[in-house]
Amino acid sequence: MKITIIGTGYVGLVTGTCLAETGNDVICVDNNVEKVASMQNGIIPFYEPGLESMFKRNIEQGRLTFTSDLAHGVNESLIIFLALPTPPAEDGSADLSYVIKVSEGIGVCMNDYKIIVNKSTVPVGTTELVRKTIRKYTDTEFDVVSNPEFLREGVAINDFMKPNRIVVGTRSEYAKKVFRELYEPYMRQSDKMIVMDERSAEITKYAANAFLAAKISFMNEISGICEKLGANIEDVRKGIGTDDRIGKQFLYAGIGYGGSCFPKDVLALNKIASDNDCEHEMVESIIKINQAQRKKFVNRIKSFFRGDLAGKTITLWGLSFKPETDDIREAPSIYIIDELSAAGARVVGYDPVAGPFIKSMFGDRVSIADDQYEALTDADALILVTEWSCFRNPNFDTIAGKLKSKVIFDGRNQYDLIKMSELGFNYFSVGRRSVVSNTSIHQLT
Ligand SMILES: NC(=O)C1=CN([C@@H]2O[C@H](COP(=O)(O)OP(=O)(O)OC[C@H]3O[C@@H](n4cnc5c(N)ncnc54)[C@H](O)[C@@H]3O)[C@@H](O)[C@H]2O)C=CC1
Ligand SMILES: O=C(O)[C@H]1O[C@H](OP(=O)(O)OP(=O)(O)OC[C@H]2O[C@@H](n3ccc(=O)[nH]c3=O)[C@H](O)[C@@H]2O)[C@H](O)[C@@H](O)[C@@H]1O
Repeated sequence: MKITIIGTGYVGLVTGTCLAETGNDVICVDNNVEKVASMQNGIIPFYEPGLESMFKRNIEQGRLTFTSDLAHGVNESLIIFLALPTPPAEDGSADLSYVIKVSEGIGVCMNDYKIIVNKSTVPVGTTELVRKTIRKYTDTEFDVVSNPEFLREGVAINDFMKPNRIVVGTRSEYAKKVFRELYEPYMRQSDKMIVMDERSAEITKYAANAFLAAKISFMNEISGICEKLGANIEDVRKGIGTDDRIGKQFLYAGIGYGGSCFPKDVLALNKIASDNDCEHEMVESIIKINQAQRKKFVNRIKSFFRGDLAGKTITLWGLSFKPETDDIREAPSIYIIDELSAAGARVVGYDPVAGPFIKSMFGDRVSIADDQYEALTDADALILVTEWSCFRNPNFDTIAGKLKSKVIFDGRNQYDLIKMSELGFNYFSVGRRSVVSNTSIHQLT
C-alpha cells in the first residue's frame, strides 16, 4: 500500500518504518527541513532501540522516503497518517493547532479519495473537527479515522510490530476493510483489531494512559503509607501483582511518572471532564499525587542536608524520563535539577544518551559527565533518577571511593537494603525503610 506519515517524531517515524518493513511504500513528511535532510542522508533523528537498522534497511530498499512537501505526500498515497504533536496548552487542554494546520493543508492539496488517519492523542470530537476542516477546502471524497497509538518509547518497535490491540474508530466500511489489510501482518493470525465509533476510540487512548498513570499514583500513595508504617513497598508490589486481576505491570513506586504523554494526557482528560461538567475526582488525584511524589523526594534530599545545599555537589544518574530513550520531556530529572540548583547545589549528571539535551536546557546550571563513575567525583550524594541497566548493579566500592560521603537517594528502588547497610551507605529509597549509617551522618553534619 502507499502510505504517507505526517510528523516524523517518536510515533511517526516508528510507524512509518514499521509499515515500510512489511512491504508498504511509505513517504514521511515533516516541516522541519533540516530533519528531513538528515533523514534523507540516513541519519535517524532520535534514539530508539532497534529503529536505526530497520530505518536504514528500508531506505536502502527504496520503501521509505522523506520530504517536506506536504502536497507530494498527500497526492502519492491512499492512507495519510497524522502523527503530530498535541502538547498541553496553558489551560491543560491538548493544543490542536498542529493537527488543524496540517488538515487545512491536506484539504488544499488533496487530489483524490484519501483515508486520513489520526494517530495523535486528541480530545473527543477531533476526528469530526479534522473532517470539517478538510471539507472547507475540498469537494473530493475522503474518510477520517481515529487510530490512537499505544506504543511506549524504548520498546516502540516491538510494541508496533506486536501490538496488544489496534483500536480503529470509524463508521466507514471501506476504511475498515483497508485497515484490516494494512494491519494484518501485525496481528499474527489473532484478530487484534477493535473497531468502534471514533469518539470511543479517542477517549480509549486517554482512558488507557490515565489508567496506567493511576496505577503508578496509587502505588506512590501506598509507598508513603509503607514508609510511615515500616512496611516495604517492593514486597507489597509483589504481593499484589501476583493477583492476575491486578497484574504485575505499572506497579513500581518511584519519583512519579514523566514523559511526553502521561503528564499531558492526564491533564487533558482532566480538562475534558471539567469542561463537560463530568465528575473527575480520580483523574484529579492522579495528577496531585504525581506532583506531590517528586516534591516529597526532593524535600527528603533537602532535609537530609538540613536545607543547606550551598557548596554541595549532587550527582544524578539518569536524565531521560525513562530508560532506553533520549526523550527528556517532563523527565523527573528536570524538576530535581531545577530545585537543587535553585537551592545552591552544584549538579552533575550522567545519562547514557540524554546528557546533551539536559545540558542545552540548563546550560551552566548543570555539568554533564562522560562516565557514570567520573560523575561522582567528590559529590556529597548520588541520586538515582532513571533506572538504566548500567545503574542496576554498579560497583559500590568505586561509588564509595568517588563520593565525598556515602549517601544515595534512590528514586527507583534499585538496591538491596541489607547490602546498602552492610556497605555502610546512607540509603534512602521510596516506600522502604531508610538505611542510616551513623558514621557518615556524623561526617556530614
Ligand atoms: N511519544 C510517544 O511515545 C507517543 C506519542 N503519542 C502521541 O502521538 C503524537 C505525536 O507524538 P510524538 O511522536 O512524541 O511527537 P514528536 O514531537 O516527537 O514529533 C512530532 C513531529 O511532527 C513534526 N511536525 C510538527 N508540525 C508539523 C507540520 N505542520 N507538518 C509536518 N510535520 C510537523 C515535528 O517536526 C516532529 O518531527 C502526540 O499526540 C502524542 O501524544 C501516542 C503514543 C505514544
Ligand atoms: O501515549 C503515550 O505516549 C504512551 O505513554 C506511555 O508510554 P511512555 O511514556 O513511553 O512510557 P512508560 O513506560 O509508560 O512510562 C511512563 C512514565 O511512568 C513511569 N513509571 C512506569 C511504570 C511504573 O510502574 N512506574 C513508573 O513510575 C516511568 O518511569 C515513566 O516516567 C504508555 O505506556 C504507552 O502505552 C503510550 O502509548
